[in-house]
Amino acid sequence: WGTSCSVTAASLAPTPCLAHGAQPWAWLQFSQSGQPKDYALPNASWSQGMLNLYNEFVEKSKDGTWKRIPSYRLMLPLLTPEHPCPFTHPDLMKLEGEKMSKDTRLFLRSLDEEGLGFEYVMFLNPSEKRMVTVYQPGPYLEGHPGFAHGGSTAAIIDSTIGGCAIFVAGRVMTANLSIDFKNPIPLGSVVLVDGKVNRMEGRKVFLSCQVWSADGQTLHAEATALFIHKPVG
Ligand SMILES: CCCCCCCCCCCC(=O)SCCNC(=O)CCNC(=O)[C@H](O)C(C)(C)COP(=O)(O)OP(=O)(O)OC[C@H]1O[C@@H](n2cnc3c(N)ncnc32)[C@H](O)[C@@H]1OP(=O)(O)O
Repeated sequence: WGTSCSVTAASLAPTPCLAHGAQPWAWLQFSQSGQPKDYALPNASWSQGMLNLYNEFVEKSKDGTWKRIPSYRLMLPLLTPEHPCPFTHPDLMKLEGEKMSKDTRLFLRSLDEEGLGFEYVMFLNPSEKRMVTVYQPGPYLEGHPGFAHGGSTAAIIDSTIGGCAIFVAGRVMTANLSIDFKNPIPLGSVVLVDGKVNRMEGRKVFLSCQVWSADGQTLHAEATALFIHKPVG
């Protein structure tokens, strides 16, 4: 785990890794194939609009320009080309005893039932240092009646640009996130969270992000952010 985290197809592909023992990770959900459950794949709660955008980016991924980011209940920064499987990464093994309990989950993957909370899939464009998230907020994210809570919007923005910064710079933490909320996001609608790295200065990673309706007609929010590189240890 260094100051950079290069992206390869191998690092992003689901990796069979349960040979190392599923027991410590039994709190994760596993699919019938024995792989850790990848939540960034279509499920029955996804609307047609969500599927359409997903399929659009899957199509764009065929030439390697974009890459779908698998999503588990663990944080992805522990995936690297050297350790494509989160279950075998030494940092995780260390953290497992110290910080992680069987009760912890990645915030955006905290609900068991499909469609109630954050339904999303991220696509990375490494050459543009850009991450887009196709996102459908569910009914448990309500703020004003019928609309997504601003905190949930902040969370999906933070995770989108956080994920982007991680792929570009390595392990980072959010130092500052500034959001202008322009138009409320209806629950159950589909939006595109479009974030990118603008520049890097030493340990500082500066990003921006816009949240658009699926038809591109409504700007829901725009944000700027500063992430700081923090090497493990
Ligand atoms: C893909 C799947 C994804 C899946 C999803 C995964 C993505 C998850 C993303 C979630 C990310 C989070 O929510 S992270 C959780 C929320 N964030 C936190 O809890 C961070 C708490 N804050 C901290 O730990 C710390 O303050 C840090 C790490 C931000 C910085 O501390 P530090 O490492 O000691 O660095 P420090 O010397 O203070 O600052 C370094 C430089 O940055 C500047 N700096 C520091 N903070 C600020 C600031 N707020 N605004 C301006 N500038 C700042 C300093 O002036 C300095 O500049 P100069 O003097 O060098 O010029």
